[in-house]
Parts: sequence; C-alpha cells; structure tokens
Amino acid sequence: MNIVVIGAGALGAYFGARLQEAGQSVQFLVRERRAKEIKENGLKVHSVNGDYTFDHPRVVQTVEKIENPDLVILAVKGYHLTDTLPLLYPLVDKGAKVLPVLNGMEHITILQSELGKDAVLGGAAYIISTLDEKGHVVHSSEMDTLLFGPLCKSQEPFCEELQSIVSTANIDGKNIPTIEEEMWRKYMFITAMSGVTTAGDFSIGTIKSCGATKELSKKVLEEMKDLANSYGTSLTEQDIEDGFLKLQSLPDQATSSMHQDMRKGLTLEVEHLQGGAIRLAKEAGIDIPHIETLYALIKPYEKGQVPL
Ligand SMILES: NC(=O)C1=CN([C@@H]2O[C@H](COP(=O)(O)OP(=O)(O)OC[C@H]3O[C@@H](n4cnc5c(N)ncnc54)[C@H](OP(=O)(O)O)[C@@H]3O)[C@@H](O)[C@H]2O)C=CC1
Ligand SMILES: CC(C)(CO)C(=O)C(=O)O
Repeated sequence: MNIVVIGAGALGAYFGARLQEAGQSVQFLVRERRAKEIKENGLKVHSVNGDYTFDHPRVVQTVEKIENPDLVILAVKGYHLTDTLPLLYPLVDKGAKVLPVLNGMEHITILQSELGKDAVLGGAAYIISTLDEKGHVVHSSEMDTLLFGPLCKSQEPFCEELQSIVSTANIDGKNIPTIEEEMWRKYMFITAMSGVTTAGDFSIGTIKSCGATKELSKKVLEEMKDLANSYGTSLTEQDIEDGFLKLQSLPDQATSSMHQDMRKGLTLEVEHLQGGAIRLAKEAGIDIPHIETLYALIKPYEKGQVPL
C-alpha cells in the first residue's frame, strides 16, 4: 500500500516506521523545519517494542510529487488541522483515503465537509510517544494501538484491506466496525487524562494515589460519557469503569501528550480537546462543569508561555 504520513511527529513517525518495517511504501510529507531535522539527524524510533532506524526515510515537501497514494495517515495536532487541507484535497483527488489519528471529534466533521464523507475514515490511537531533541521517536510503554474503521459503508472493503496490512506490522492495529463510538471512548479518556495531568502538572501516579484527584478524573469521564451519548453513542457506566481502569493500568510516571507538551513549553491542544468538548456540550445543551474548570486552568498555558 502507498502510505503518506502527514505529521511525522511522535505518533505519525512511529506508525509510519512500523508500517515501513512491515514492507509498506511509506512517505512523510513534511514542512521545511522537519525536513531539515530528518536530513541532519536521520529518523529513528526508540521503542520498548523494538527499535527501528530508517535507512533512507522518504521525505517529500510538496504534494505534487506523490503518486498513487492509497492512504494518508493524518497525525498533526488539532491546531494544525486546517493547514493540512491544501495537502489533503489533491491526495484525495488522487484516490487516497484519509485516516486521522488526532484525539478529539470536531476534526471529523471538518474533514468530512471539506473532503467528502467517502474519503474520511475513523481513527484513534493509544500510545505514549514523544520526540527527543534529535526529532527521534521515543515510545516508552508497550501500548501502541491503532484503531481505524469505516464511518460509512463504502469504506468497509478498504478497512478490511488495511486490517490485513496492519496485521503484518509490529503494532496492535484493529479495524473497528463501530469506530465512531470507539473515538468517543478515546475522547472521553483523553479529556480526563490530559485535563487532569496538565492542569495539575503531574503524572498518572499522582492521580492514582490521591482520592480527590481520582474522583475528579471520574467526574470528567462521566461528563464525557453524557456528551458522547448526546451525540448518538451508547456509552455506559462500564465504559467509565474501563476508562478508569485503563488510566490506572498506566505506569506511575506516564503522562498525556498534552502534559508532555506543557513540560516542553509547546503549544497545547486544549482548544481542540477540552475547548471542543465545551462547544459540543453547548450545542447539545448539557453541562460539563469539571471540564470547563480544567479548560480554564490549562488555557493560560496554551501558547507555551509561562503565565505571570
Ligand atoms: N504523542 C502521543 O503519545 C499521542 C498523540 N495523539 C494525538 O496525535 C496527534 C499528533 O500528536 P503528536 O504526534 O504527539 O504530535 P507531534 O507534535 O509530535 O507531531 C505533529 C507533527 O505534525 C507536523 N505538521 C503540522 N502541520 C503540518 C503540515 N501542514 N504539514 C506537514 N506536517 C505538519 C509537525 O511538524 P512541524 O515540526 O513542521 O511543526 C509535527 O512533526 C495529536 O492530535 C495528539 O493528540 C494521540 C495519542 C497519543
Ligand atoms: C493518553 C494517551 C497517551 C493515550 O494514547 C494519549 O492519547 C495522549 O496523551 O495524547
């Protein structure tokens, strides 16, 4: 399969590496800074599931050079989504399906209205990865789940083909027929995990060891369940329990990508995640006070600046 990764960051470079390792043709469509970094330092993955070094990473900076793309893995941050549209239009015109692995939900509506429903698959990832000072991927816990699936019936055969490909790769890749619900589950989980770790500036261990902080995480999961259900899913108390168990199963030092970004002084996805939840809740007429509070605490750090 001809795979194009837009967003050769912590997540895109990891899954791109695993798919190339499995024999697929993978190209990274990058901007100038990242192209230079990869040229200077090469592209490597340091992973608890096995390292991978690209001999010659296939890096392109213009979309015109890409021929016969089958799949675009879209792995940029939420705040970069609209910048990728000029790249996505021609790739979709050339026949590619787009698999967005961003956290959140609002990007699906934007992509579907810009690219057409047929072109946009559902996707979500569970992985803890980051980039080091050389721009190499550091994947620090065994979890590397890539979930994808059809958002409309016409995509089912493509997703089956993709399943047969990811099954040969060293990742936990799954075609989920009910991917939309699965994306809401992930959104529920990440809103709690990123919200609490970033607002508190602590890792999972602190959530696990403090009763009141655990309770706050549960309240956020509950609010997200109600939000998801107001958009047509059927999440249950069991999903909250499962989300909470997943959070507790992570190593004490593990933390969210948003919190890692805050520690590095980078821009945060707070508007895309907690902000997105607030907008969707307003539209649905439901209250999500705990998420609003986390949003207010994180928002001052959004641009990476240290507040006064
Ligand atoms: N990291 C993690 O553990 C997880 C992340 N996620 C989600 O995955 C998404 C990606 O996160 P992550 O990989 O951490 O982010 P990174 O910041 O590590 O990577 C994003 C990459 O996107 C690139 N990019 C942005 N705009 C463009 C563009 N127009 N053209 C080409 N490349 C572009 C950036 O390049 P440049 O250097 O040029 O800015 C950067 O390399 C987020 O939504 C995140 O929430 C989900 C699960 C886990
Ligand atoms: C919680 C986690 C690590 C799970 O994949 C994640 O999605 C993120 O931090 O962005």
